[in-house]
Amino acid sequence: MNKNPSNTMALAPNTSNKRETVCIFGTGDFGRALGHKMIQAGYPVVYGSRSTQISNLIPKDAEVLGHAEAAQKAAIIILAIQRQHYNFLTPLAEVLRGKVLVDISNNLKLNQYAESNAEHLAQLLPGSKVVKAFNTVSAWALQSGTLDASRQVFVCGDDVEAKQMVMNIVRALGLTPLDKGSLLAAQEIENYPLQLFPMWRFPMYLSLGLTAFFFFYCVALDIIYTYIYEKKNFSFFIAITIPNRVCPVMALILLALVYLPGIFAAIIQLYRGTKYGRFPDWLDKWMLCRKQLGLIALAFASLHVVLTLVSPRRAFTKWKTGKGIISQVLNNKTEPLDHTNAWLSDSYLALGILGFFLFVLLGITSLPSISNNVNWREFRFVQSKLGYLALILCTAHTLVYGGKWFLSPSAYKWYLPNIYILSLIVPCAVLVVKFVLIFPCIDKPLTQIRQGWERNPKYAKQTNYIINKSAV
Ligand SMILES: NC(=O)C1=CN([C@@H]2O[C@H](COP(=O)(O)OP(=O)(O)OC[C@H]3O[C@@H](n4cnc5c(N)ncnc54)[C@H](OP(=O)(O)O)[C@@H]3O)[C@@H](O)[C@H]2O)C=CC1
Ligand SMILES: [Fe+3]
Repeated sequence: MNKNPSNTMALAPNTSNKRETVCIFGTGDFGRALGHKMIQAGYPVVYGSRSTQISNLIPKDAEVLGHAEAAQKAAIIILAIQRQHYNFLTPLAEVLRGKVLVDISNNLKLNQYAESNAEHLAQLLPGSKVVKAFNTVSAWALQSGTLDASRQVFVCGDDVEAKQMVMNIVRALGLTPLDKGSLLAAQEIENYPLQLFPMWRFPMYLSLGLTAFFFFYCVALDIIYTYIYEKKNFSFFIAITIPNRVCPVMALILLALVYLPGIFAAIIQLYRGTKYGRFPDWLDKWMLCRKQLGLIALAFASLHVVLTLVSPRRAFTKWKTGKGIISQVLNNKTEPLDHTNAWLSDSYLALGILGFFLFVLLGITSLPSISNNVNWREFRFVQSKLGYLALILCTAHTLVYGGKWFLSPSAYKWYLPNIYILSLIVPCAVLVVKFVLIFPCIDKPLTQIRQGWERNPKYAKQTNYIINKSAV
């Protein structure tokens, strides 16, 4: 029921060039910043405030009125007020009936209240149409115009028309709305600004943990062991030699970890005989942060490249080369070129360069500006086919580099294998399962499952899919 006829008029689509008036409750930091931006975009702005005195901080073209008066002037009311003050809106329920209320509020803690702020508002004012938006944009960024990092505005709400009106405003302000669905999504949107790089957390902790492990592993085997058994002090290895072992190892393992969850997923789908079942939580989370794992792997690979390129400038390298020349001079013997060695060293460098090139290509195509411009088949081709090729090349690079002494006793100290041997376990396992098991043997049934051909009668019943036994 709409008691206020002007509401219906204001809610009708605006076909003229003139923008409709927007009301903002609250003249605090966010209210002022948003009002400022709206006036720039051509919206008449009217503030609803407890005090109608105009301070010089308020945008000068805006009007400031009491809450009820201000609300009557607009179909959309943006609440730039903290949730704990929402109770003052209850007496205004009649004025706000049928209007679009935009909840922009954030909390101080994750899941601070049982229901999201927007749902709380909708319960307080059931006659209004609540839309959640703008909470991920900062007042400072709005005012200073430095919105490069966060142009995206998450929007959700139960009323499609109201949501559309808010999304139009978002677009008019030069921002990009992202429809997150019904008001049920508000909790997630409210938690978003409280999380620091949510998708990066697991990949970051994992890489930090693995890096620390491999670093101390190398310190123990390359510095402490040599010091104890050979009485040689190689402590300067900490600066470049060891990082240049840890970085390629990390790049290789993390790249393999990007493809490992896909293998688990394939095994689970094959085992269940359907794709209509949820993956376990850990696998779901792992699948979601593959891009971040890949980007961290790329960072390690880039560091490995730089650390390798500085090698000729190192005193240790110069000393080793000089020592070789002097020993040849002293023995009056010129060593012939070892062709096997020449082949090996050129091959591992070539494999490394190619692998790194593909790695960079994977990184570039994962950037939103690029991935938005390719269709999903192209994206899958690059991320899956070229990704596996990069993994093969990088694994081959490590194998050719270290393979010749993997079997020699010098690769094992204190019965522990060399770090390169360790680094090959996961990538080799991924490649073997993928190319020996999945690819030649079970790719066909797997593809059929992924296209919705049911092999499991239980799920087939649920999803109304026809079991096509003859095809499997
Ligand atoms: N600041 C930011 O960068 C961002 C803020 N937000 C959200 O925006 C909302 C406002 O934040 P911000 O502007 O920084 O906060 P401020 O404290 O600067 O402003 C809040 C405003 O709310 C009004 N208000 C305060 N108490 C009451 C009350 N008891 N009854 C009615 N109105 C009251 C006041 O307006 P008046 O005096 O005019 O009545 C006050 O200026 C918060 O929910 C916040 O989470 C969201 C994203 C970013
Ligand atoms: Fe290398």
